Amino acid sequence: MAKMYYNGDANAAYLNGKKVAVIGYGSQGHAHALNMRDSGVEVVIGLRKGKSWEKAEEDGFQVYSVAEAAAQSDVVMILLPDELQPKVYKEEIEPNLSSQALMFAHGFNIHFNQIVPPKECDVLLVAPKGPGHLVRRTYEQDAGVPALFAVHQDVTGEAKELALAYAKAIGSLRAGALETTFKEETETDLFGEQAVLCGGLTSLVKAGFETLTEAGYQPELAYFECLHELKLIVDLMYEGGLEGMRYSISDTAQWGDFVSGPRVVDARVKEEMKAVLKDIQEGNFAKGWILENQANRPVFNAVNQRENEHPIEQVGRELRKMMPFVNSSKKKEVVVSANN
Ligand SMILES: NC(=O)C1=CN([C@@H]2O[C@H](COP(=O)(O)OP(=O)(O)OC[C@H]3O[C@@H](n4cnc5c(N)ncnc54)[C@H](OP(=O)(O)O)[C@@H]3O)[C@@H](O)[C@H]2O)C=CC1
Ligand SMILES: CC[C@](O)(C(C)=O)C(=O)O
Ligand SMILES: [Mg+2]
Ligand SMILES: [Mg+2]
Repeated sequence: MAKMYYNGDANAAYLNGKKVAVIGYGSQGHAHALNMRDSGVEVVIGLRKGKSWEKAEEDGFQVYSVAEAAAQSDVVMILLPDELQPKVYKEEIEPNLSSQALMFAHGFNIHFNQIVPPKECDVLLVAPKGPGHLVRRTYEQDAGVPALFAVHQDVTGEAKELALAYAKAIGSLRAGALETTFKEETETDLFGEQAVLCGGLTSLVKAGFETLTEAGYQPELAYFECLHELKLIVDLMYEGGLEGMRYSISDTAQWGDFVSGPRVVDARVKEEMKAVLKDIQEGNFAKGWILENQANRPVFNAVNQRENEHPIEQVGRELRKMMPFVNSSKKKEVVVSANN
């Protein structure tokens, strides 16, 4: 088994007396910043004026322009959207770099040469294996999201120790971290989100919903069966693996799992997964995503709108209004409408 790193393997002192600039305050940015502050690390935020700026100030952070935040810090963690990082880096971060450690939560821009850092800087990656909002939520529950870490440049000889101290400060060493390379993190993260976690899953859910509704079954029922219950099933897998999930389901379901699962996700699907992985490894996916952004996202925006209008989304929005426990902001809406 690969070496796993836990809290006892990291020395928090590698962040002592250091100021960390978290650039961006979105999904990952807010979680890293809040978790690190709660772990006793000095954090400032780098942003442009806007919604995130206001939120970071509301959360009690000192917020600066990206350039100012980078210039005054010892560690610069870039948590901007991947597609915006090269421009912001070139214009606002690079001119302010001297000997800071440069950090990422995903290797895309280093691996695909969209950012080429100066030779004088340590360059490392701490990539939580989960959405930023869960990085924060689990930290608050005394738990954590596992992470990968990697060192691209080690000028100080302390880059690995810094990565571990950082992973500890955001709570990831409570769950375990694994050493990797920028290449391995980038390729596997892109594969996971495309083939399994996001792309594979949304396509599977929609195909199940469409199969039931096209056969005349009620959309509300199809929503519960193919989307809502998925969380409950996946929670069991998270806690106990496939075996743990199968322990809780009926033997009828387990037999259906064995005989029908491989009919749905068959050898052709696996061949297609291999083709997706090859596109990632050969840089075709990255090239397409870079060009899509240069063209102002015509395909992204059109597909996004179509997806948001899918019947599973329409029925889901209605059903979730009556389930305040699934979303705290919805809870407020329901309470307001119930009082009116
Ligand atoms: N989302 C996730 O859970 C995960 C993300 N990652 C990686 O983390 C990194 C960040 O992704 P994510 O958290 O999803 O990003 P988000 O889209 O959630 O957040 C982006 C942040 O960047 C700010 N921003 C955007 N443009 C600029 C700009 N020009 N100047 C200054 N600030 C700007 C936004 O502020 P504003 O409000 O002004 O737009 C926002 O605060 C990426 O490398 C991603 O691959 C890794 C693991 C999981
Ligand atoms: C699964 C999507 C992800 O890779 C993540 C939350 O880990 C991302 O890029 O957002
Ligand atoms: Mg990921
Ligand atoms: Mg990702």
